[in-house]
Amino acid sequence: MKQLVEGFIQQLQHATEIGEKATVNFAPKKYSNIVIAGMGGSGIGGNLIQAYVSDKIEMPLVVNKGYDIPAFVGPDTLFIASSFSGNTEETLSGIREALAKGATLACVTSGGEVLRLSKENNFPHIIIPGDSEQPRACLGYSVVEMLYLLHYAGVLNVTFKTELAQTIALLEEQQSSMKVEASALANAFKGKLPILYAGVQFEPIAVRFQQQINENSKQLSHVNTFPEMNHNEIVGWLHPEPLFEMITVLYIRSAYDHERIRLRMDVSKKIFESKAGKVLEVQAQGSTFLEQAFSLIHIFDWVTVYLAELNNVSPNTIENINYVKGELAKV
Ligand SMILES: O=P(O)(O)OC[C@H]1O[C@H](O)[C@H](O)[C@@H](O)[C@@H]1O
Repeated sequence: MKQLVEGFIQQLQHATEIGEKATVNFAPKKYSNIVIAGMGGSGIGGNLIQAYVSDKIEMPLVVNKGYDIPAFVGPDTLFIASSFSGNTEETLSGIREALAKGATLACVTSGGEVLRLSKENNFPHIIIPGDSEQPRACLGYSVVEMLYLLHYAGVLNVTFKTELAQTIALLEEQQSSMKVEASALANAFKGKLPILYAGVQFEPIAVRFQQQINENSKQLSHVNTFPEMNHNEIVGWLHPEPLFEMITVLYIRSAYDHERIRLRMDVSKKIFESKAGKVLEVQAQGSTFLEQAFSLIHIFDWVTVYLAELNNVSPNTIENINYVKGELAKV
């Protein structure tokens, strides 16, 4: 996993090359809505795309993380499936339902049943390398190829390409400072319950961090967003008292946060400081959304690899997921 995190910049470069070279042909069409289907490390890519395009495209985009797809899916839907392995049962179920409803499909995958269905039903695919066997370490591939698919489908303009190039340059610049910051955060999370708070637009980045803490570091973590948490969770900061000392709160801040969100975060911080063991902050670097998102994702990936070392666990294994999949396969 460490090598895969180390290779993240190369992954973004390679993903861009794959996207540029892909031969993807969509029949010209005006879509009414977009659905992205995917689970886990692939599904979170859908949430990132959703946050990224929210001020860029005018139709609704929904991320589907289950077996059934929304009733609105039909011939005017662009349905993008993202599955690293191509064999995730929820994503496959969504593809079959979308095919039955006459949607326009496309997919990002390294192979498996998703690729087979794409060939059989003649819908576009972009193939990503499957040799790492670690879906969550391939987020760069899935996000970049989905951006290209949206572009080839005529719903996203080319500015994402400039932003990707800027992102790669920023990550190169930050390579060593990032590891120092990540190591300090890992130490602050060791033996603690990390509670991650972000502005709503950066929810996917906070959730991705939580998922990586879970899968790589084998540790629990919790996420919430501003302003929503100001309307419920903040009241819960009274019990259970013995837990508070074990909590490290991390504020994930971005220049994209609405000014009222910034104010809410400042005001609320006093409450957490009076209760939690520690309250820390990270500030997203870079000017564009993709720069900010990917530089945070990259530093957080490093945190989870370092935290795995501190927890004395392998970041590669996912025993509990394999157990559940094994039991499901018997039925
Ligand atoms: O990208 P996929 O192959 O569809 O996998 C989606 C998810 O499936 C499994 O649960 C894996 O263990 C996760 O790490 C992965 O993110």
